[in-house]
Order: sequence, then C-alpha cells, then structure tokens
Amino acid sequence: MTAPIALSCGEPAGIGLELAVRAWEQLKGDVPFFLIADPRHVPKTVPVVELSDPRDAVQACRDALPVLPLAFGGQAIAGQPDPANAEGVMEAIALGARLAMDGTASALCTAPIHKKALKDGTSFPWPGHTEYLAHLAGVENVVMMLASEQLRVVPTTIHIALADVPQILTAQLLRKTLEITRDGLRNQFGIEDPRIAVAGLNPHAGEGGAMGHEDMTVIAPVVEELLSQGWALSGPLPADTMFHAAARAKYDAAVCMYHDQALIPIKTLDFDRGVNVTLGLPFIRTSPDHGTAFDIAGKGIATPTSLIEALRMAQRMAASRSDHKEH
Ligand SMILES: NC(=O)C1=CN([C@@H]2O[C@H](COP(=O)(O)OP(=O)(O)OC[C@H]3O[C@@H](n4cnc5c(N)ncnc54)[C@H](O)[C@@H]3O)[C@@H](O)[C@H]2O)C=CC1
Ligand SMILES: NCC(=O)COP(=O)(O)O
Repeated sequence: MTAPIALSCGEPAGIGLELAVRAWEQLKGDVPFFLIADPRHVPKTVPVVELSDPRDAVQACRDALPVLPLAFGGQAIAGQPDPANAEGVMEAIALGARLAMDGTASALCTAPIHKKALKDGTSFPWPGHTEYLAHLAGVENVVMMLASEQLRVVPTTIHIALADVPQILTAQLLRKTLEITRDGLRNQFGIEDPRIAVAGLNPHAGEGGAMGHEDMTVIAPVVEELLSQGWALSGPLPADTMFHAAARAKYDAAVCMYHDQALIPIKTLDFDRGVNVTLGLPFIRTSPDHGTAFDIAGKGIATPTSLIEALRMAQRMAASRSDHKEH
C-alpha cells in the first residue's frame, strides 16, 4: 500500500489550514494525506482524527481529516501572524521532510509560509521552503519549478533582489539548473527527451549586446555547450515572446533567469492550478503556487484548487516512482 502524503500546515494565520480542510472534503480517500499541525488551529468544520502513527492516515482519511499533532506556541488568528508560532511552522516542515525521507510519507506537500513572519519569530535564515528543504536534506543544489497543464517554468535565481541577479547568474548555476531540470522532467514528469527553452536576461535577449551582455557572455555559451552534447535546447530567447500559446507548444519547460520572469507567466495563465515542485531533493515535494493570502484568510473564500493539484501531483509522482522501483 502506498504511504500517505504529509501536508505541513504552513503559517497558521494564513489560508493553509482552511484549504487543507477544503482539500480533504474533496479528496478524502482518493489522495490519502495527513496534516501536520496543532489540532487547536484546525477549523472545526470537518471531523478530525489525531494520529499517533502517520501510516494510519490511509484508512483514517476516508472518514476524517487525519492530523499528526504538533504543539505550537500561539493561537491561529486569521491575518495576524504570531511570532510564537514560527518555531512550530519550521518544525512541521522538518517533520514532514523527515517522514518523506524515511518513507513513512510518500511525499511532502507544504502549505504556504509567511517568510517575514518566520524571520520575526525565529532566526529562519532561508528565503523559503526550497532552500530550507535543501538544507534539511543535505543537498547543495535544488531547483524550483512551477508546473501546470499549460506551462512549466523554472527560475534560475530564486528569492534574491533583482539588483543582485546579474552577479548571481553564472554559467555554473545555469548549467546546474538545466541539469536538475532535465533530470526532473525525465524522472518526475516522465518526459524521456525533454525540450527546454532558455530565456535571455535582458530585453530582446540583449539584442547582440546592444541591451546588456549576459545573454551573450553567460547564457549563450551554456546553451551551445549543452546543444553540442545533444540536448533539445533553444535560447537564449527574448522572454517577452516565449510564453504565447504557439511558443509554449515548442518546449516542455522554460528555464528563466529570475523569479518574476518565470512566475508571472504561469500565475497569469494558471494561478488556480499552478503547482510548485522542488527538483533535486531525495524526496517528492509539491506546494500550491500561492502564498498565505492574509487579506482573505478566515473568510472562507480562498480557492483550494492549487493545493488539491499539488496533492494530486505528489500522488502521481509517488506512484510513478514506485512503478520505477518495481521494474
Ligand atoms: N509556498 C509558499 O510558502 C509561498 C509563500 N508565499 C508567501 O506568502 C506571503 C504573501 O505573499 P503574496 O505575495 O501576498 O501572495 P499571495 O499568493 O499570498 O496573495 C496574492 C493575492 O492572491 C490572492 N490569493 C492567494 N491565494 C489565493 C487562493 N487560494 N484563493 C483565492 N485568492 C488567493 C490573495 O488574496 C492576494 O490578493 C509572502 O510571505 C510570500 O513570501 C508566496 C508564495 C508561495
Ligand atoms: N514565489 C514562490 C515562493 O515564494 C515559494 O517558495 P518556497 O517557499 O516554495 O521556496
């Protein structure tokens, strides 16, 4: 029997807990998962069962939302993060990662954290889950991918100031990002010979150096090197014309140079169904594409579809991983 998915609760003042409840209402036994949270924080609109063994979630989730209890320091007040909860938020992620690494959980799905709330309440030194999970797993390089039916995107640089991008964007980082992306497309998305489009950094991909040099000096040499090794690559492409429907049909993933270059197109096309996947970890990790949405938390109007897609995607990836193991 496949192990259940661990869902870390994220920021208790955000929409994560109410979405976990909505996701359970829609998925129940179809996608067995358990929530790692303080039971006091879980909205009392559905039956809840507290677990002592996470493996019991597979049976338990048919009748109630299974919760693996973790004591947090504060209460959950919608829209008002309490620094006393920050340690609990971090520990829920760490526990989920441990359970995914030892096989008790088939994957980790993470509800959104509020980065500033974590910094205010702890000495959380990581910009987000992606970097924290790499640390927990002892992995140096990981890649953030956002995926939906219409598009997959990867930002090469992630949570850094735009002004720092040209310094951080090196040939080595781009090559590593492309390698992890190609492995992820093969192993986690089942695409045998992935086609990858590489964005330029500057307007018009630099237009021959007239609008910046990184496209010619950093990006093009990496693309050429990998093309010579038989990769299905194109680029550096002007980013403004690589996301319309006809352009998207030509690749399986777009590797972009900075956060917003990658995330704006997918959140515009598919905000309700986009899934954030971390590639390069020794376990499966997915997440909804949105954040904590303090402005609507507790109002019952947040859409659960991105979290539901994240749970479904984790389940598909876990199933294909165990198929590979069996053959
Ligand atoms: N995976 C994660 O942990 C993520 C965390 N964040 C964090 O979340 C916090 C807030 O970030 P924002 O930039 O404000 O983005 P956000 O995604 O929380 O909110 C942006 C807008 O989208 C709306 N929205 C978000 N999710 C929605 C849903 N499920 N249904 C309906 N409307 C929804 C919000 O109401 C808001 O108007 C930040 O600390 C950010 O770093 C952001 C993205 C992912
Ligand atoms: N903008 C994406 C985002 O903030 C998610 O980051 P992470 O917490 O999954 O690393």
